[in-house]
Amino acid sequence: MSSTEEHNLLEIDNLSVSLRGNRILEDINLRVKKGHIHALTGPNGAGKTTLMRSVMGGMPHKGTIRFLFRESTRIGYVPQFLEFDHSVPITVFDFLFLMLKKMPVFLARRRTVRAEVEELLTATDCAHLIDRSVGQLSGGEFRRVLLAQALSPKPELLLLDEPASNIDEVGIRHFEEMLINLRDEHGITILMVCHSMNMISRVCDAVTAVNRTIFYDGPAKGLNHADLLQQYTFL
Ligand SMILES: Nc1ncnc2c1ncn2[C@@H]1O[C@H](COP(=O)(O)OP(=O)(O)OP(=O)(O)O)[C@@H](O)[C@H]1O
Repeated sequence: MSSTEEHNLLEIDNLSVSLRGNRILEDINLRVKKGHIHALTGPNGAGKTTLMRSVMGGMPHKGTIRFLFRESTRIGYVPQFLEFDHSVPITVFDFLFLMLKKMPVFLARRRTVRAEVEELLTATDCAHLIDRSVGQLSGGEFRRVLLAQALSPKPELLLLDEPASNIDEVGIRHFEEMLINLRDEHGITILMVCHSMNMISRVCDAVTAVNRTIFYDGPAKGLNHADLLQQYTFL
């Protein structure tokens, strides 16, 4: 865990979400501490993405969601899926340029922006992809590029929805180091949906398990995986 002050960055009280008459989330009370990597886990269809979307402000809900940001007000987000037309002839540099500057590439000083883009890609361990065509990236490579995009401007809270889902075992270890680096060196608090109990044990400070309601909320260290997984089927 980082040495940053441990105040709550996000406080959720009595959150409930209904979609098309179905209660997806009920009575969710959650605290995410600044400087933590906090995992959200639970079975498929449990409401994790719905909870992330609620935090992003994109979901009608009951209850309160409070951000206690002290440095910036920015939230970075990398979704679980992103529809992208792979036939569009655009490089990673141009893609990030458009996302970050929101102006045509030919209008800006490319050299200055290139250094900025390189720095972001370095933070997500994929600077070598800068001149590659986005359409030719693998799923895992594309996620790293999306993560780089979510880091500018620097967010106080980073929301990641299953960030490691397309990454191979070696890549996962790099990815975990990158998350720890974002927390410890950049002071970014991370709330991420994660199905891997091993990854949660290795990198997370806290974990909340959800299946419509919360059935575990506590430290990631010492978590009994078998007990937790057993509860998946009983809810
Ligand atoms: N727009 C919607 N309208 C109606 N039902 C929805 C909508 N979005 C999600 N749901 C339903 O809400 C439930 C929770 O979905 P959600 O995507 O939040 O689960 P999840 O925990 O992220 O699942 P997974 O681990 O499979 O990604 C599912 O039963 C899903 O079908």
